[in-house]
Amino acid sequence: CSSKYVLSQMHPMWQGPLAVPGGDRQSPIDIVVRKSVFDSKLKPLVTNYDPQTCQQIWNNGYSFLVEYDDTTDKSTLKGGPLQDQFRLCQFHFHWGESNAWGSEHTVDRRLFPAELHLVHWNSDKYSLFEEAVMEDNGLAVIGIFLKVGKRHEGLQKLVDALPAIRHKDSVVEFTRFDPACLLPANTDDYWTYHGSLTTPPLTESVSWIVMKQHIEVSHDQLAVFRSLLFTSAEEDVQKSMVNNFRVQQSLCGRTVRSSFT
Ligand SMILES: NS(=O)(=O)c1nc2c(F)c(F)c(F)c(F)c2s1
Ligand SMILES: [Zn+2]
Repeated sequence: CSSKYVLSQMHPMWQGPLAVPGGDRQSPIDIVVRKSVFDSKLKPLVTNYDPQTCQQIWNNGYSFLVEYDDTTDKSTLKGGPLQDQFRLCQFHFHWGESNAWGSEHTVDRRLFPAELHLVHWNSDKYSLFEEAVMEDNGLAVIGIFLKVGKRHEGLQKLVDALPAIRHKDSVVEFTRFDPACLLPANTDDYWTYHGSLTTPPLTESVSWIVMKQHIEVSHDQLAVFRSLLFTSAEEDVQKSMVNNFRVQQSLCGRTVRSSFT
């Protein structure tokens, strides 16, 4: 997807506006399990990712993004709560300076050390990510919690590429990475709600799909995430890229639906 989507230069903790003025469907949120509503009409997710569409990995000063060629319908998401077909454009993570916190969403206030976001846009209705990002049914983001445990073999190729993009705006070629290897074994159980991007421009265009089952990565793999920097090579004060999550937002009466009882 186009990486020219320029983000406003906000503090990495984007402590900026707690919510977009008039924003009543902001993300992230705490998922209160006993208040979520089972919806039997929610289908299993259908992902079809082609590793050949993987293009590059870069540090955008907020996270690191693995970007996919989204000029054709080669890597897609459909099913779940979605009516249309969505194209994968990138995935990225949010994490803490310690394993005690780092995720954006929480489940009954439970924090995870990190959270993976797979970002897709509605290619049935729009022709570019930049268009879809402004529309209320434009994006679908799969959120997957990370826990510290055994080493994630599939993640290691990505971890090994991170030292090459330590600084903001650094980019390296990154090919043949299959994001399906980052999905948990069970993708049928998820929560879903209408929300927003969690980084500027915070647009309220996201159908969030948060997986119930987490994936495991090793302590050492997560430590390499923390070796990244928010700052570019030119800046004289280097800041570790940690705690790149947004503060939680109010539900404003929204319902979180679950695909499982
Ligand atoms: N954390 S997030 O909500 O998944 C998320 N934020 C952003 C964002 F701010 C962007 F500018 C952008 F181009 C994205 F593709 C995403 S995707
Ligand atoms: Zn994100």
